[in-house]
Amino acid sequence: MNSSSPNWIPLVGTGYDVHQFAEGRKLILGGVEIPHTHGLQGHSDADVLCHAIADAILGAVGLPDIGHYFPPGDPDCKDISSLKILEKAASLVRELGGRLCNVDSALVAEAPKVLPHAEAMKINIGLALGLPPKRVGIKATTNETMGFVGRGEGIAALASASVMMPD
Ligand SMILES: Nc1ccn([C@@H]2O[C@H](COP(=O)(O)O)[C@@H](O)[C@H]2O)c(=O)n1
Ligand SMILES: C[C@@]1(CO)OP(=O)(O)OP(=O)(O)OC[C@H]1O
Repeated sequence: MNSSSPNWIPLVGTGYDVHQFAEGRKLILGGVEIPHTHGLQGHSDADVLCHAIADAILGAVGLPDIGHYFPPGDPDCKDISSLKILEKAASLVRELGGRLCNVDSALVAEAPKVLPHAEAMKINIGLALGLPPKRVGIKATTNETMGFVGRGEGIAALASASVMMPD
């Protein structure tokens, strides 16, 4: 092995977030405004998908979660686009000398149908992260009427991220 080139190691991270539905709010998922009766409650734009993906990226490289960089209730975070949070997570990976490889995610929502908006979300998320849309996975499922998601009280999101880092 060439001693001047770093030993690259593959890392993975996971993220989870949930937001409650609220009246009078826009529903923003993956930076896309989706027509629906309710939006999600939050201090930011409450983009639960972007929050889960950001935490997956931060977790992969061993950094603290998004609340560390965007403190809950911070006036600077009021109504911010969560695509900004993704941009920050990606820039932190780059500062550490790492390379984001892909992200994958699953939305759990009884309604609305989100898959028709998945391509637009992939483009937004990819632009924020510096990834092509094919490296951004978005899936969706209902919770088969069970639990808080099943009762239509909110939306949950799970995400994973893979990063190559110099050892
Ligand atoms: N909010 C959602 C939930 C589901 N989908 C799509 O429907 C398919 C079937 O979902 P089940 O929970 O009934 O298995 C799922 O695979 C998604 O394609 C959706 O778009 N939005
Ligand atoms: C990004 C932040 C900033 O207030 O957004 P919120 O909309 O409060 O969302 P949440 O996922 O509850 O916590 C993360 C916060 O740090």
